[in-house]
Amino acid sequence: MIKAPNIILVGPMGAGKTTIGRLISQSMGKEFYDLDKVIEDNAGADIPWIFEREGEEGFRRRETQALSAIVQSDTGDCVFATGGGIVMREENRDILRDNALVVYLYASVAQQLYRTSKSNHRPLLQTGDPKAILKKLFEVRDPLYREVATLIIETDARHPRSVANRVLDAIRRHLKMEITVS
Ligand SMILES: Nc1ncnc2c1ncn2[C@@H]1O[C@H](COP(=O)(O)OP(=O)(O)OP(=O)(O)O)[C@@H](O)[C@H]1O
Ligand SMILES: O=C(O)C1=C[C@@H](O)[C@@H](O)[C@H](O)C1
Ligand SMILES: [Mg+2]
Repeated sequence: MIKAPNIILVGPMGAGKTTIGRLISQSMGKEFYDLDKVIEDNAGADIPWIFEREGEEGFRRRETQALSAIVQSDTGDCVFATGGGIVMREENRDILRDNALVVYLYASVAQQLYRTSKSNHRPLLQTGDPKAILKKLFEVRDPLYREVATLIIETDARHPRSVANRVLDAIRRHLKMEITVS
């Protein structure tokens, strides 16, 4: 029997990874985990606290640990949302490419800015002009998201439910194709 892969959503802050991940997991009847939340639960502290005490490097170490643990677990067949910076480490990119069906949720910088403006729990956006920070991060990270992605889904000007439906369609098409050719 073919084991269903973990589905892992990547993309910038505000792309909708948490929102869409939850919606597609419900539609597929799979468990949903948010890696940011897993990191917080493991640390017994929230992300701003981790950044303050351990710096971004400490957070990245925890992120790699959490990602390694989920792909090593036997459970499989779950949906995961990741944090926007998951692709920064080469080690993480290798893990993603080799162990999951990776969906890149694309959002323009304007949409990222709009969607992240509603909350202030993202430490990287607290250090300067959010628009300039998001633009700089996007320039570095967009090619890295593309490098690991199995599927790329555009999210601008689409309601979350419509984005989720597109993700579900693309996943079904991809899995069907894989089964047909193997
Ligand atoms: N397609 C969409 N259209 C409009 N608003 C959206 C869409 N997707 C998500 N949002 C809203 O944008 C905000 C950020 O979404 P969400 O937290 O899911 O992003 P994220 O990719 O998980 O970000 P982070 O990397 O910071 O965890 C939320 O308020 C959510 O309701
Ligand atoms: O883009 C990033 O580097 C981050 C995004 C968030 O999801 C969190 O993982 C954290 O705030 C870092
Ligand atoms: Mg999120």
